[in-house]
Amino acid sequence: MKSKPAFILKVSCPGRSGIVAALGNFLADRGCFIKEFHQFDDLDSGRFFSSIEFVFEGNKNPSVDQFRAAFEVTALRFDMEWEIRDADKPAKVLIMVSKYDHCLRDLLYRRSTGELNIEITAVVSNHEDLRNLAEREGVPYIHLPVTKENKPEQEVRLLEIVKETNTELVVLARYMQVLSNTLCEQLAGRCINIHHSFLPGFKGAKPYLQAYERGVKLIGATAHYVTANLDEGPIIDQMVERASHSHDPQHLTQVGRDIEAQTLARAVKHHVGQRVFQNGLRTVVF
Ligand SMILES: Nc1nc2c(c(=O)[nH]1)N[C@@H](CN(C=O)c1ccc(C(=O)N[C@@H](CCC(=O)O)C(=O)O)cc1)CN2
Repeated sequence: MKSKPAFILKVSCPGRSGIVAALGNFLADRGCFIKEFHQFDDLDSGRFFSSIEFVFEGNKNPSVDQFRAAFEVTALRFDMEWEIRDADKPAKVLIMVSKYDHCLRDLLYRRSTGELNIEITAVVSNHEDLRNLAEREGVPYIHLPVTKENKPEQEVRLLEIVKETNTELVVLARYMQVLSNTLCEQLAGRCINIHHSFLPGFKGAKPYLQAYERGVKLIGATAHYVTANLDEGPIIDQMVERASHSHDPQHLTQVGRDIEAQTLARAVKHHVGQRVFQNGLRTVVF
């Protein structure tokens, strides 16, 4: 029997008693079956966060718009920021790359297996190197070379592409150019970067060399939302791997590839699954 369409209600609001009951009652009163109900009350920031996956039971199948209209009352009562999304609808994701291919390959593969429920709207790069990789997977490739002089116009063109393709999330899959403050503001909360170190250690373009010179015994990767402050955005996910005195920077780079790809894919999966919230300079990840 064809499974009923599932929806995800994502909510954040000032924390207070009665929110969970209100959400539960709202869904129950409309014949919804709750598959997953995640919630967290951050006493420090005073904010409440919840992500709820549900289906409509019986032969009731109100449209999402009807549901949204009905939920507005509860949302206003608790001053909620909220959105409802069809859980099965692929998220529209634009991937940015430079010359390193490992994170792009991994995202393309996880999309092809269905593990990542995404539609890749385009691959945008400041180099031509990865065109074949994208095009043979049927993904449009857009070459936007960046120089100090043309960076502003190229960033305007990127925003046009994001708009034209209805892109919901931009993923920096080892894109090695620093985005301007303006672009970061335009993409706030919908741009994820993979940094090739265990932040806050070893920021910048050459973390593996820094790790080698410092002689660390663990190296890592960090997926974070992109902000104007380089490598300072709210962290979504991290992984580490052991390092040894015998690892030169090249070997550390090799060890790092796998954890970069895995960490980025996990962060993208959490984000498009409506399970990540920005909470000041931190995140809540269900
Ligand atoms: N506004 C932001 N832009 C970007 C971020 C970010 O956190 N905020 N992350 C980077 C990725 N990155 C590290 O993860 C990184 C990339 C590039 C550089 C850098 O210094 N680039 C040089 C040029 C290097 C080159 O051309 O190879 C530069 O832009 O002058 C530092 C960190 C993506 N963008």
